[in-house]
Amino acid sequence: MFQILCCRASITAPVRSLSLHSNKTADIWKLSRWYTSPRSPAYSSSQQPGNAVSRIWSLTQRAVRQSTSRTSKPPGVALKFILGPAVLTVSARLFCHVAHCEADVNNNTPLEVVAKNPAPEFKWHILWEFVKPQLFALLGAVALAFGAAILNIQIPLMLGALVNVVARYLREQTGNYVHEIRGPALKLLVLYGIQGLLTSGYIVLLSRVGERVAADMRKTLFASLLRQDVAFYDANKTGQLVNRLTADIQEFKSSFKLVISQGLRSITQTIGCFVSLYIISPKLTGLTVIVLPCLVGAGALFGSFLRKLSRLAQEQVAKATGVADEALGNVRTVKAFAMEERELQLYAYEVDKSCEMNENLGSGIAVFQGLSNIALNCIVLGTIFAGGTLISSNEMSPGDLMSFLVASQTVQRSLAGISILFGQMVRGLSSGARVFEYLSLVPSIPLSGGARIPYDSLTGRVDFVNISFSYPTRPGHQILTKFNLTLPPCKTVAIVGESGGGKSTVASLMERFYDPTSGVVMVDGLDIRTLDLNWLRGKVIGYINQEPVLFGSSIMDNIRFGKPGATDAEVINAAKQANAHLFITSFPDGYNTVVGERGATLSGGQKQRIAIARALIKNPCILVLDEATSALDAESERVVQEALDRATSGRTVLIIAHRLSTIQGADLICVMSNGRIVEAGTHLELLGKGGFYSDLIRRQRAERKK
Ligand SMILES: Nc1ncnc2c1ncn2[C@@H]1O[C@H](COP(=O)(O)OP(=O)(O)OP(=O)(O)O)[C@@H](O)[C@H]1O
Repeated sequence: MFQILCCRASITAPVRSLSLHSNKTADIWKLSRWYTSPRSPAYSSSQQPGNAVSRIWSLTQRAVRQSTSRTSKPPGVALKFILGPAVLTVSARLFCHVAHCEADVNNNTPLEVVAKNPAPEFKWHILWEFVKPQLFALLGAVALAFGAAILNIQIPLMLGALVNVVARYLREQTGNYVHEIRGPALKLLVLYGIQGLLTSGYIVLLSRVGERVAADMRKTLFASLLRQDVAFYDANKTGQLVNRLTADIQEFKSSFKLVISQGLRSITQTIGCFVSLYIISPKLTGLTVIVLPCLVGAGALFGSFLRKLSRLAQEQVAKATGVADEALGNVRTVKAFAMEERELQLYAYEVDKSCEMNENLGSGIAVFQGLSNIALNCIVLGTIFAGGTLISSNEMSPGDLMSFLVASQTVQRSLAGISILFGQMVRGLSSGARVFEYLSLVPSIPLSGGARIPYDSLTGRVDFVNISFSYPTRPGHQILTKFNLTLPPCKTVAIVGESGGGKSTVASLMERFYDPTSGVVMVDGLDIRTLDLNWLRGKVIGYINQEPVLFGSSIMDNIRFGKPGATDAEVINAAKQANAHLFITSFPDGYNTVVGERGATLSGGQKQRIAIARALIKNPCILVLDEATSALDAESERVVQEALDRATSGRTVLIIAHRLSTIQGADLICVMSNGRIVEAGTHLELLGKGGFYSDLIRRQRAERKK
């Protein structure tokens, strides 16, 4: 709708600037100046420069948000630099309303997606599920928008009647002007009032429907994304997924609203006003029918060129933002290598390029605007000229000409609106299709359903039987081949071995992040594929990995993440078991200390101990420690190891270890190479064998000495 508002502003501007001084035509012109006063609240705002600027500003912000979310960049960083170009970009969209939509469609589709996947299909039945709960409000909005459009067709005719009264009075100077004008003027006023009410009404209803549909979509999509298995996240970039939740739904919502309000309005008005034009003057209508399509065609060509420029400029801005994002996101590395100057140069190069492209775009817009102003002025001039000729031969009244002018401008606006609408509709459909694609995606590993073993009878024995496995993203690359291993209840088994040998993969299979290609993982003799995954992950297995990820909330909340209903006392108890209580209580805010994004305000050892507390609070029967201490320095390792020793007693434990010093007390140590266990035994047994394990120990000692 904003495009239309501005479109109207650009059409009425030349009308105001014309000055004609001939006889009846001059009278008409004076009245046409008066006509340009606001007709409805929706239109009036566009005519005030302040409002137009604020609309452009809000669109700019939207464009900035979209641009930043598409590239997954922090808006704060991007805002400063995108702002200028975005104004131009938005301006281009505002003024190139007759352009084809192709360029924009591409613009809204992440390039990787286009390259890899065929475009997803738009599924109308899914849309219907979201729209159904809002059906009454939607029908109400459609009815009100339709009513407003019908009134918009009536207004030119009413204006014509009004002009006829004024023109007659100017010509004849007889009768009571106020008395004669009062009737049509009051009718027009009432019409304006009703139209204003209808317009406000449908905007309110439509924005309610749009927002609710979008909110429902966001919640459903987020739930669907959370349900997907880990393989899905291996194959899809998080940025793209977030993009679907934000930019795609935003785009779909805008299109949805625009298509209903603008579509209905533009089509009704175009048809209605064409009928009015024909009734007023078939001759003038014939002229308009010849001229308008030529202008619209020329505008479409120029517009598509400008859109292309705009898209390239937007991509360049995103590129510049990407450089800034990477530098600021890795600021420690940049500083550590004293690369500030180089990063600045890289950024300046990209910004200068985007500045140049946006300047070109600005010049293009300027030329386009200038030409379209001339064209539109000429249309008005031509209409008045031809109409004046018809008036002088008494084939038309001044009021008819006034009605014709207003109705023809309504047609122009509506046609422009329809052309925007097609572009917006295609964008909306492809955004919607991208959202729906993941809504209907069924995870290959269902989160719920399946058996639960009563806690009292759960022993915690785990068996890997004849497991072969390759990751779904690399099906040809076999990671585990006929892998067999048993974790006896309440015993600690460690897996060591060369990097890339498949140790962490074993832990992932146990968590059922993936299913084996063949073979079976069993808990207490039951295939884990038959067990309830929520129960298995939530209650049975505790998982601690090398880089614990904390949420940006309080320490209390982070530990409670392991058991959502846990009391404060349970949280504190888990923290004590994890050797974390002392350092937590030394913070001024204690357990309420907010740990910053991904736990940035804590040391590695502190984060790890909170992660241990988070795993322990659910009192898991089986514990998986995937290199839990390998990222720590010696002192942190000692404290964390103490916590782990305490945490592992009485549980079945699988330790994936790099540092062999931490697993010497394990009941069984397995050495893995190329997806198989090549050696197994206790520390002393393996040392005695003098095989892979003792070789590893020797190598690690030698490395430490260096
Ligand atoms: N998500 C994944 N998708 C595809 N391949 C993967 C994935 N994760 C790991 N791999 C590959 O699987 C192989 C085994 O990886 P894994 O992480 O299990 O080894 P690792 O023994 O734990 O190594 P490290 O000691 O270095 O952590 C490697 O070749 C790795 O590139």
